[in-house]
Amino acid sequence: MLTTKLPPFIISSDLTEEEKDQKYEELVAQWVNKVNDTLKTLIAKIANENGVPAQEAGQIRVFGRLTAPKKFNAEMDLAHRRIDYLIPAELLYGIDQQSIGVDLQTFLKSMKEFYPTHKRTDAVNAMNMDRQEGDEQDFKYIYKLKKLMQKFCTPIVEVDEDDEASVLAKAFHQQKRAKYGKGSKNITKKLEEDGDQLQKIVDDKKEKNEKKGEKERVLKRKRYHNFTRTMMAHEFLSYRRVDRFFHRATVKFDGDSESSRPFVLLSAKGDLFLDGQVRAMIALFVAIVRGYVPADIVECVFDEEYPNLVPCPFVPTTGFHASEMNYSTWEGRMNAVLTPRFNETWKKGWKSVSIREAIHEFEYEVQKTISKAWNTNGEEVPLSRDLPAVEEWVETYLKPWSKRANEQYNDYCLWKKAREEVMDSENPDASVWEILTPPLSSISNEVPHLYAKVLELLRKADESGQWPSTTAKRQLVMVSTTNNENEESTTSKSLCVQQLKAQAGTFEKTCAYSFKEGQGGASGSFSVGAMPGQCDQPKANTLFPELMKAAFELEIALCPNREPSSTIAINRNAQFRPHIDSGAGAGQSRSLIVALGNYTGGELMVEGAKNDIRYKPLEFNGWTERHWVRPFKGERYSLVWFTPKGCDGVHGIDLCI
Ligand SMILES: O=C(O)CCC(=O)C(=O)O
Ligand SMILES: [Fe+2]
Repeated sequence: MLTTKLPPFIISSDLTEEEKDQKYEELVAQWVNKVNDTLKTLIAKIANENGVPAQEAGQIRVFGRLTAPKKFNAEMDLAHRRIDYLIPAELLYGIDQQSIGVDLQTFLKSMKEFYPTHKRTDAVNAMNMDRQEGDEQDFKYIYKLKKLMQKFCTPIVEVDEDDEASVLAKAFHQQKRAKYGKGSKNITKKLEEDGDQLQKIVDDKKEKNEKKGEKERVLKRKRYHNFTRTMMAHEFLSYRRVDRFFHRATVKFDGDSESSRPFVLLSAKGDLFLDGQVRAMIALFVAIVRGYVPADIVECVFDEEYPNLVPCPFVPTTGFHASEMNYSTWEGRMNAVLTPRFNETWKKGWKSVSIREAIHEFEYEVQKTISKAWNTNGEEVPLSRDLPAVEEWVETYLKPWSKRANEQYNDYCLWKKAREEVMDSENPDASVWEILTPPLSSISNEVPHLYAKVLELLRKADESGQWPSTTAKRQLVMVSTTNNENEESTTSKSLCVQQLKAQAGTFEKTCAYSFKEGQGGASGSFSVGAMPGQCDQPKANTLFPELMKAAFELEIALCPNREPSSTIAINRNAQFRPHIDSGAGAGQSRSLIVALGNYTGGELMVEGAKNDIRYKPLEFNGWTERHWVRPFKGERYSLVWFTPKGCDGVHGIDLCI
């Protein structure tokens, strides 16, 4: 909350309307100045307290005020937003140029300046002018980048009646319009009469369109879970809309001179972006343009069927600055321009030339500050070289990431090829992995001495029929197979369909998979040891005391220097989807994991890196690093030793009898 002292907004009723307006303007101007002063001091103070250098502290500026109705919610009522990043243009110096012998300096010099303006046509004109000047190569290049950027967006496609997901998406959209949109009253009435049937709306609309000879079109959302660290594929929110991803401007801050370094402004438009999403889109784009990963990796990143996570890299936060908010619905209701621009329809709001100019000036000022921030040591760097901050990010972050991403991409190609081969089989999903996973005969059944006792006790626990059921929360992140082959699965296989059904309120779930307790095929997961605070202590402590003791002893034998853990997760034939472990870790917060049994495949993936953990223990941070298990053949047990927050200093071995 920002508070600042100001005289009250009192306007005498004796004034004429014109004088009242003038007085109001004066008061607003005073208010604006005062708020901006307070913001400046406050940001400087916060930056100082956090050790952030002044030029990197960020800026917020207020340009005016408008009274909104109480119901207005700036976050919830947003129609769409634009996010901007300013990056040094050399990040787009790609293999294409290198292959035709253009060096970095020539590339940077050839980049023509164009600015974004409030009138979009200006920007378009600027680009058109460039084209007329006729640098064929340059134009081709920009066009190619544009095509690539489009692949990151959500397309509008014709509704495919055989595709349940797009039919539902259309129905959902129409239902929403029926509630809030144009001509909504009639449709809402109809809905009330007919009941809330999604399919009905689709059918009616389809009939109408067929008469008109038109095809239905629908926005095809995609999953952006690979572009964030905080959302997994199975969570509804990972389905997002990205309307545009584009090159908005090329700017040179030292004038358009020979030695002036160009910066490129990249923008993304959508309704709601996931944490880090745009930074990841830009970083992946850069990695492709620079030729570190193939362009087809975009297909892999968005492939709904591919069960692996493909973590995307992130660009440094340096370039992130302004974004534009669009409240189209509220502009009508408030009779005001809420997104600064030229407009003749609405009476009030951010439409005056002076406000628009002030905003553009501020935008330019901010971008200039950012261009300086990219040049970390402030020294003049010749155009034949990358800025040091760029070089560092590329060498220490982007290239190592690309190495792993290429491995994942190759894996994707193998998977895709195998899938094509088994397309017509009864259960293509399972058959793909049947092909990709080595046969059981390829491994030795020998059990290393250290593990023999634990494995024997695990098998005994399995045979006892008392293997505890998995908690619902854990089941969400496990690939499920139903025990009973004849049992009809109640959930659709497609995450997208699940997502849409839930969104439309057909059933209430926060996640695309649902399980009954004890479902999940032959797989299962439970814990032994200590649980923090009020949680019930694991039943398995008393159910399998011998196994518990042997398992805690195994940790000490495997890692004598590791502080003994308080708790162990014990998994049987569990193929985990990408997840992070729930809760938080205590102390060193690294979990120890190892797998046992006669199986092939089943590697543990950690942030895209493949780890064979069969009788090979591995330490990793399960609370921050996303991890999952690749499909496997055979019998696979895994033990995860960890100490959750609240169990600090507790050693599970001390709880054993
Ligand atoms: O079985 C594995 O390899 C992974 C286990 C895991 O991630 C977990 O128990 O949370
Ligand atoms: Fe885990």
